[in-house]
Amino acid sequence: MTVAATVKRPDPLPAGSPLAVSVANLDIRFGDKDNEITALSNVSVNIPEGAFVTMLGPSGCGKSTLLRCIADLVHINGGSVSVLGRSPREAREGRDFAFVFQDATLLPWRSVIDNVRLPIEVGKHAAGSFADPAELLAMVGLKGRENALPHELSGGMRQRVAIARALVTRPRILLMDEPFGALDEITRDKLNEELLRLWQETGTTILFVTHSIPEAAFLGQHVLMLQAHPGRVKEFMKVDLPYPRSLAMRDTMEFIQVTAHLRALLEECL
Ligand SMILES: Nc1ncnc2c1ncn2[C@@H]1O[C@H](COP(=O)(O)OP(=O)(O)OP(=O)(O)O)[C@@H](O)[C@H]1O
Repeated sequence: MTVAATVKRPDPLPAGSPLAVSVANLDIRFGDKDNEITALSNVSVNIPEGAFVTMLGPSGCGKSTLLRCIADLVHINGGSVSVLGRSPREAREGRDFAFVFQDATLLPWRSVIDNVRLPIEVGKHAAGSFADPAELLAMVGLKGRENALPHELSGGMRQRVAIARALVTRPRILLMDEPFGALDEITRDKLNEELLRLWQETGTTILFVTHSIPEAAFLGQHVLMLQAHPGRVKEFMKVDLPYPRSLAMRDTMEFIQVTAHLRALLEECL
């Protein structure tokens, strides 16, 4: 993934930045009265526009549920979620966000470029979209593979296509649910570095769910740590490491200290 120029962003984001996402006292329950699961209880968090926030927590603590609430995919039982000052539904209709899942879910009969073009074809908001999806494919390192079919690509390449497809309508927020969880470690590392470059290039707000402590620390300006039963906020921790970040940074004492702190927090959540 090569990006021509990087936008210098303030680090950390100044207090009082406009909010991309504001969650207040959020309660989410699943099931019926006799068999009810409280997935999230009294969750509050503010995510400034342009931020990169990673989410960590034990299995079942509600990370995906929180992303899905923001994406208007889950009914809210209590509290509120605001996305760029609007309801999740309005934000979805306005294509303010895009979702990237662990599985790239590409249409197997469409070429790479036609998969990337899909949101423009089905949406009503083509005006702000990338005029040339090939430009986006070049940004994610897939120049020359425009006409390939998904089955001709590796898992990492398919995930790059999914990221390009998510970005083609220039959403202001990217919601990513373990997007690299199924990839080998080397590919994952490379995509981590490339995602950071893409973030700096586009200024998109990113919320990124992961099970990997190093991934959460490497990517995020903040880590939102959730604990389970019921799902609630353990800590919204600022990651005190400068950008741009390179993979070599993970060998520094500062990085090791951050991951050790996150590991201790995670152990408290279990
Ligand atoms: N559609 C649903 N119906 C019923 N229960 C659900 C539903 N979605 C999530 N849950 C429950 O809500 C809780 C939180 O699930 P969620 O998938 O958000 O956790 P998670 O932190 O993303 O888990 P993991 O790390 O394992 O992916 C779990 O107990 C789960 O079983």
